[in-house]
Amino acid sequence: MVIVSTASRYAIITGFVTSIDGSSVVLSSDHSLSTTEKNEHFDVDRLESMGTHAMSLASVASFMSDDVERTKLRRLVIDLDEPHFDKIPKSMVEKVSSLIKGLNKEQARAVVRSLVAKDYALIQGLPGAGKSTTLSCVIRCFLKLGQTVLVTSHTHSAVDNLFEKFMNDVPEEDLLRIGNMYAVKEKLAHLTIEAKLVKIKEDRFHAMKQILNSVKVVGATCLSVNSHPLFSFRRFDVCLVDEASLAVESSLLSALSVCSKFVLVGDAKQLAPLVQSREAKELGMGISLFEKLQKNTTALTSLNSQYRMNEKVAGFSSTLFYSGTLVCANESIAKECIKINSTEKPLSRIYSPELEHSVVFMDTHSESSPESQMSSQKGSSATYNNFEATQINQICNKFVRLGINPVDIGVVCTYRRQVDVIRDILDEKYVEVNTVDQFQGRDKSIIIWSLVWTNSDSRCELLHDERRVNVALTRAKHKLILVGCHSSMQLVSPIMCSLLKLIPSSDVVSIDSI
Ligand SMILES: Nc1ncnc2c1ncn2[C@@H]1O[C@H](COP(=O)(O)OP(=O)(O)OP(=O)(O)O)[C@@H](O)[C@H]1O
Repeated sequence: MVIVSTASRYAIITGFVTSIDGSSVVLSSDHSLSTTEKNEHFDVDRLESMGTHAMSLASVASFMSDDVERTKLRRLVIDLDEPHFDKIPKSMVEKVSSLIKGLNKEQARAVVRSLVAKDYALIQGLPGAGKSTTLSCVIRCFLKLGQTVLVTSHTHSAVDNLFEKFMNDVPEEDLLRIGNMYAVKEKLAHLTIEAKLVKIKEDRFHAMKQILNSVKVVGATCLSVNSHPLFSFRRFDVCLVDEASLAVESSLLSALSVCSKFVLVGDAKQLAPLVQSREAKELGMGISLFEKLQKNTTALTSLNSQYRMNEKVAGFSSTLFYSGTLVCANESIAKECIKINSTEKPLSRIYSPELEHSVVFMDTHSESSPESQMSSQKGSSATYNNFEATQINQICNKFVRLGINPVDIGVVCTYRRQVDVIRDILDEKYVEVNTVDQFQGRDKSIIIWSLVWTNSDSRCELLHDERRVNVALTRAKHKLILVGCHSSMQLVSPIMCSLLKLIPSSDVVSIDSI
């Protein structure tokens, strides 16, 4: 595989060498070189692979090209030039007001700022505050104003989730989902080019060109923008990036380069881009473009009213991470609790349906149960706690006996290995067990957080990570049960210590008492 550049534009195409002789090199590529000058000098570099890193590198190289669009983009994302906004014209208000109607004030403001942005807008969505609801409205408004939209994110599932929110409100012929029919959700498979072409019997090449030229909303992962031919001949009015705080900056550059302006949606207090190299992290690769651009506060609107957690559950994250700004959208969300069928009184606080006891800690440390210690085999990926898993199984069984549907219970694990240990032990197979990272963007009525760690002498990276702690704390709608060793948690990290201070001692339930 090779990558082709000119003196002024890097990484114009990637392709394969099909033949070489003394005077020529023949390449095959799905992108055209027709936009380059005649007799231009081409540099052909060998590319070892087209994996994620190579694609990101190609994206950075192309971003450095000497053209008007990329020069403007570099001023925004490297020099951090202040973005500009227009005033909202009356004609625009008339066109979009019916679409904005169902939104709350913050959401409506975020939509309007996105529409009038000349360069970019940022939407910070606190947990459960309606990021996807807002973004899907932004997309419909742009369409109503006759603009074309590229919808992107770092994973297929994030793009699919957003598409699902608005696809029924947009004519099918205006939508294209880029990606293999089998990589995208079944519900969206009919929007891929493969599926659209199945119906066409004659001159498919012409039909494909027509589809690619006419679609108004295109959904693609940010890395696939590097390799899909559509982006070599079409630009879009706006690029919308969902979960932007999770994407490595370089992976977004190609998508931003083919659009006139962009809207990033995310939350810098939730998970950051996953960067394994410590050196790269120290050099800033773990800082997302979303977080970096927040320096320009004029670009930022924040969605603080959330529709997920009751006031007790939300209060923890609000106090620890958002200086009290994360609030419940209305009174019924604020007061909602689990509903159970029990005549048993008093019920242990673990199972209590009272709002007051929505967040409890089950302390597994016990002199009479030395088996409560975790096990660790070489590195954190193999850290688990069998005793804690057994306790969690009992908690789930009891909730189900009390009338809770198992699909409304989730077990969030600090460690990947603990997910397998709990899944093996669990009697209720419809209880979902997953890592904190897998639960981002999702919720359950009851969340049981398996903390695992019972060691106070060594460092536990995962429980030092404030963003990961925030995600774990904001998945429960009505009841959050932390299961672990209370004394170890007080020492494991400053954030866990601050968290425990918010749980009254009466809501710390000892294993010996149940
Ligand atoms: N303005 C609104 N009025 C009523 N309900 C709303 C409003 N906005 C969002 N919701 C509801 O809040 C819930 C969360 O919305 P949504 O899925 O858009 O949130 P999100 O911010 O994308 O979630 P996450 O934090 O998980 O990423 C949904 O059930 C949605 O219907």
